[in-house]
Parts: sequence; structure tokens; C-alpha cells
Amino acid sequence: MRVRIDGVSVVIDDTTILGGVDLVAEASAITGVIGPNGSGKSTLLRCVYRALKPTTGAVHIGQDDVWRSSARQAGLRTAVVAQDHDLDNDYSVHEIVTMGRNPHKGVLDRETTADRAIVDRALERVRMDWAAHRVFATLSGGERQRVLVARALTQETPVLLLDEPTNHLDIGAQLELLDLVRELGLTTIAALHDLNHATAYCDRLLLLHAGRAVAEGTPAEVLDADRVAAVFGVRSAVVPHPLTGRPHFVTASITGSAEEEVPSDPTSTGRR
Ligand SMILES: Nc1ncnc2c1ncn2[C@@H]1O[C@H](COP(=O)(O)OP(=O)(O)OP(=O)(O)O)[C@@H](O)[C@H]1O
Repeated sequence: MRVRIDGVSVVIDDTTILGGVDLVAEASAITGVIGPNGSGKSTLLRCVYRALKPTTGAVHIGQDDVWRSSARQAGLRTAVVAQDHDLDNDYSVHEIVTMGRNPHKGVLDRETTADRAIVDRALERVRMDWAAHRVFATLSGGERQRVLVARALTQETPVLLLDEPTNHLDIGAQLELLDLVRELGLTTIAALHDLNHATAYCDRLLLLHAGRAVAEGTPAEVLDADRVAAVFGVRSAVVPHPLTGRPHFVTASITGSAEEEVPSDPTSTGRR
């Protein structure tokens, strides 16, 4: 199911946080939203998952206008792993993940055997089944993040929104999560900070800067050294990854002095 964002602007207290952003996230593709801190990535996702109504513009999921649909309809189409959550209470992990089934149920419906199987499977997929009876608030940051991914999976939606999904995760868990996202094959929009994750896992990228879309396209079209310097203020180069051969970003401070450059003789370890 395709997500279409048309001319979305968000103005709060006379400040334009997003200015006329367009994006088409194709069905079953991973679309990365990248940009510096405060560039509007979370705000854009919030407009899609119905947490923040755009000042102007529209968001369609399939044929449906998100902001003309009910919250329940939105919950059947879109699951989200957001950065902020208000779950610091005594819910168990199992209870939190079961909440993902809510859009599929009436208010008086109880948890069914099928729901339980979906919840168990989701916890297994993120390797958190051992924690089903733990109090969510007692988990580590990375463990919580994986539980919130499990909750999103139990919604069984065609669209998945991820806001910094690798936050709190160790490097192994980061790659495991991104592999899982790719394997799911959902229409995914993910706000990401790591340019190498964006390059390796995303089919398309949207680069935001100060609330404006600076570039959109394949990772190779969007990310080049000049643009990375202009938007992020760092020097960068793309080199073949020594293990996978894929394009890999290496970065350095833009103010770094010549003495910090890599020596031309790669066997030399000292400074020139
Ligand atoms: N409710 C609000 N009121 C005022 N300003 C806001 C509000 N929400 C967001 N902003 C501002 O809008 C800008 C964009 O915020 P947003 O969280 O979308 O950025 P981001 O790209 O996700 O940043 P980060 O990478 O740091 O998570 C920031 O400057 C933020 O302070």
C-alpha cells in the first residue's frame, strides 16, 4: 500500500517546522527520511501516523486521506515505533504487545488464542519472548525498543513507520532489526541518522534540512559528499565496504586539520 504526502506544512507559533514536503513511499519499499537534528523527520512521521495534523497539505495511505479517517482505521493501516512513548507504568511486556491488536477488536472483545499466538510470534521475532512477563518499565532501553517493534508487528498493518528505530540498540541488534524490517516487506518509512544504514537498507531517501525537502531519490542520487557537507557540515567520502563491497560513507569533521588526514602510505601508522 502506497503512502503519498502532498505539500505537507506544519506551522507552530508562527514558525514553519515543515514547509511543503512531498513524498511518495512506494508499496513494499523502505523509504528513509534523513536530515540533521531538528530538520523535521519526526514531525513528518507524526503527520503520517495521525499524531499531528498538518497545517496544510494531505497524507494518503492507499486511497484514504489519513486525516479524514478514524483513529481505528489508521491503526489498521499504520503501525508505528515512535521515539517517545508514555508507557512508564506497570504494564507487562505481554500487555504492551497485546495493545497492538486493539485496532482489530471491539471494546468488549477479549484476547483470543489467535491474538496470543500473534503476540508470542512477534516477541520471538524480536528475541524478547523471554521477557513476556517482565514489567515493561524495568527493561533496558534496547529491550524496550524491541518490545515496541513487536507491538507494531502485532498490528499486522501494510504500513510501518519507524522513528529512529535503532536508537538504544547495540550494533548487532541494529542490523538484526533492519534485516527484519527488510524481510517484512511492508511499506516502510523510517527516520534514520546513520547514513550507512540509510544507504544499505533504503530503496529511496528523502533528505530534509530545516523543514524543507532538499533531495529525494535513490541513496546514490541523494547522498553525495557535497550535499552531506552542505546539510550535515561534515566531510565525507564513499568507499567500497571492505566486507560487503557496497558503497560505504566515511566521515570526518569539516574543521579537521591536514595532520588528521590518512597518510598516503596505508601501512604507515604515524602522522606525517
Ligand atoms: N510542538 C512543537 N512546538 C514547537 N516546536 C516544535 C514542536 N515540535 C517540533 N518542534 C520543532 O520542530 C523542529 C523539528 O523537530 P523534529 O522533532 O521533527 O526534528 P527531527 O528531524 O526529528 O530531529 P531529531 O533528529 O533531533 O530527532 C525542531 O526544531 C523542534 O524543536
